[in-house]
Amino acid sequence: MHKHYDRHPTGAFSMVNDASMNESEQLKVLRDRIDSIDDQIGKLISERAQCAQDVAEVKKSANPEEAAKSFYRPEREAQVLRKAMERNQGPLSNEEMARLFREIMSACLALEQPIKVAFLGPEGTFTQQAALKHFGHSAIAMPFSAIDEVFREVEAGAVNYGVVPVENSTEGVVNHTLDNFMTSNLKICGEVELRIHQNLLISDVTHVKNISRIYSHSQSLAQCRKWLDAHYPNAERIAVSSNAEAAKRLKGEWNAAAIAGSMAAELYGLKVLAEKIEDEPDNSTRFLIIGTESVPASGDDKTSLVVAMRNEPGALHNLLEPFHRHNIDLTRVESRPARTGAWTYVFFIDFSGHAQDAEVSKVLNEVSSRAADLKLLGSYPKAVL
Ligand SMILES: C=C(O[C@@H]1C=C(C(=O)O)C=C[C@H]1O)C(=O)O
Repeated sequence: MHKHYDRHPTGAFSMVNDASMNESEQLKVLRDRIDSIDDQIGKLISERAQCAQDVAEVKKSANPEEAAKSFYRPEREAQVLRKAMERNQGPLSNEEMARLFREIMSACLALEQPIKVAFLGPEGTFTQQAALKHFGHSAIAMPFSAIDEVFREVEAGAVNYGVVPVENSTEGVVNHTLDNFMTSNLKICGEVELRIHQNLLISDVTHVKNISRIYSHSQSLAQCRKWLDAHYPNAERIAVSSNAEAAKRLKGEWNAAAIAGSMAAELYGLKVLAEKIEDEPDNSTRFLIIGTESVPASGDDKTSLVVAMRNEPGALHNLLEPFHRHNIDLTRVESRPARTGAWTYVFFIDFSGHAQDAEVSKVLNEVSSRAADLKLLGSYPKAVL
């Protein structure tokens, strides 16, 4: 402990590590020091916010049309967060440090114009949590009840971005999201990863000993299947449209419980009867940010494609071979049934790199010449947080 404080740049502990001072004197010295640091942090944050406002002015005069849509720059934000992590010397973890910077940027951006984000609702879903993790709490996050609606709101320009789930580590892909990409012209502008912790929630009228119905989204019920088998083998499992909806339903039901995240518990005033009940300890979900514009390279990016191959021998090999030859790291290959006769196989492919990188652009040309159809869904910064 002593050593740890000694290394700290403020040297605050060594300042008070003096036998002549009693506890309250030591605390006074440390708290005065904290007050003076806070004073400096406050001034620096204001100065930073002023700079961000000046950036907005520059953007407005250079390109008023673009600026009217949004000042938000996903690639720049990813770089700021990565720098915050690289600079970090502790004692805070890199993630904590980046989270603080995430909120500072969110507030700076909102000074000009809060960003509007549609998410798969209702309030209290994991998708809302993902939206806030990605854009910070100064964004205006608006719930929509279906993935298609989130796509439509972004297409219509009613919001700047949308957030939809795309895959879960336990339960696999969210087909509905992939299907929307086949027909939409929206671009993927970012990704968010969220550790998913499930809780068994009850209301204030629940008889804990008489729980005979458990509500949740089918994905969450599946993520907690073994736990439910062990603890509530006889309770009926009822799939509803979202975890937040499950939490909402508990009101007034004395024999029911819900499985949902802690955000839903807080929002609907529910009690956590058991926490972290997911079967896989690293249960996590990946979400995509969808928008109308392509994102320039951030220096550490991912690209997503949807490719249709002709129904012929070796089709999958022909599709993947150029990636291997150009040494490009595939992070996901997913196949989906085609919707039209011409699209016999449809593959969703994610790989490391940006469409504008020289090697990636060579691969895209080669794959495109072999494929019946190829659609670039977007290049975007890899999840930082
Ligand atoms: C200040 C800028 O605009 C926005 C605010 C940012 C910030 O606060 O650091 C970063 C990127 C943009 O979303 C910028 O483009 O640099």
